[in-house]
Amino acid sequence: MHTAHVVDGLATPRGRFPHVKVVGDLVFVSGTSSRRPDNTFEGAEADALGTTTLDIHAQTRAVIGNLRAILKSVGAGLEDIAQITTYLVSMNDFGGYNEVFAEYFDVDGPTRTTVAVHQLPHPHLLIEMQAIATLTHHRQGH
Ligand SMILES: O=C(O)C/C=C/C(=O)C(=O)O
Repeated sequence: MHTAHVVDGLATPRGRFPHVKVVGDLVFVSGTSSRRPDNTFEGAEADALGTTTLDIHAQTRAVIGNLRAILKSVGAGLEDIAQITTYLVSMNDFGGYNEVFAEYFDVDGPTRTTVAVHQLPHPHLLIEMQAIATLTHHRQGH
């Protein structure tokens, strides 16, 4: 099976690519942020003068929630993720990100790589994650 789609009800990708692509039993999830369908961000507030308050805990939780929604659209869940790559803008956020990550995943969960990058596609973003999951268990009826 080979399918790719944009998931209804989630923030629309800002380019010509899908949220998710299924290739055989593998599920590839595009880089995902805390962006809401109205293009505001969970864990990011700016006042009238432009002072921003960015919250790594809220952003990480929202990213994982968006990953969960994307995986659900292909009949998978967070438990099906085999590999996660995380992009942080600053390693100062590693601790907060790691705390929230541990609420969802454990040492028998996905492999993980975390790197810091110069920028993400919006100045309010602290984190973006991409994931590869498998449908094997669902297809085998486990
Ligand atoms: O869609 C977002 O808010 C963040 C992710 C964007 C990308 O990784 C991309 O546009 O390629």
